[in-house]
Amino acid sequence: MIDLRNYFIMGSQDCIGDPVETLRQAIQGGITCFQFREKGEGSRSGKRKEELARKLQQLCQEEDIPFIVNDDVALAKKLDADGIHVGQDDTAIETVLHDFRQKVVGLSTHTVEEALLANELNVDYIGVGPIYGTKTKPDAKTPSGPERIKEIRKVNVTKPIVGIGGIHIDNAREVMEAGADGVSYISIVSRSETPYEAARAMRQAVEEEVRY
Ligand SMILES: Cc1ncc(COP(=O)(O)OP(=O)(O)O)c(N)n1
Ligand SMILES: Cc1ncsc1CCOP(=O)(O)O
Ligand SMILES: [Mg+2]
Repeated sequence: MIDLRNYFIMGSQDCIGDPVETLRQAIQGGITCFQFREKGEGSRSGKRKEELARKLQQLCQEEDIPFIVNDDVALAKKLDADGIHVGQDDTAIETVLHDFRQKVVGLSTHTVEEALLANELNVDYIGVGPIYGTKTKPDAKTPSGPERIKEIRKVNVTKPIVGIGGIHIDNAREVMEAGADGVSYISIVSRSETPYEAARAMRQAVEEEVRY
């Protein structure tokens, strides 16, 4: 079972430093899984995207961190990635589940209804968000607050949940307390001058909660 507690997501467009170095530091800081999300303004495509993906995958393999690809089914297959994450408007989840039977499959949800439907599928986890406001994803929906995770748990959704969107050191705990199994985050680490310290602080914020 994949450890979702500290789920770092990143593409080169999110980084203020070198992406490979950013991920290296994030891993040292204690992230538990990684999603390669190369999309949006300034992102790489084609061969350059694949080359970067391979370097990041290699780092993950060396450190035993699951390497999940966002959206790009063809790339995930080509690299034999550990898993794929898709949203409601991406490749149909039924197709993804069929093509990635032995892999980790994550699905984004925003509403209680979407989470209930996802709960009936063979997905490994669901992403719930955006929880808070975010500048990282321009087309993100209206933030729901951690209450959305509580609502989803109240209707007996039992799948592992990761919260996403605007999560940082001071609000990670309330996301976990709402019923999440982990937090996913981009800018708090990718836009930090010190990714190692940022990842370490996120790990501590989540672990503190887990001890209670
Ligand atoms: C863990 C996790 N949760 C949610 C998302 C968002 O996916 P999606 O809605 O498809 O948006 P994009 O990330 O593709 O822009 C995610 N990537 N990861
Ligand atoms: C990919 C994604 N999906 C919902 S919000 C979001 C962006 C999260 O980025 P950040 O952690 O920087 O707010
Ligand atoms: Mg998507």
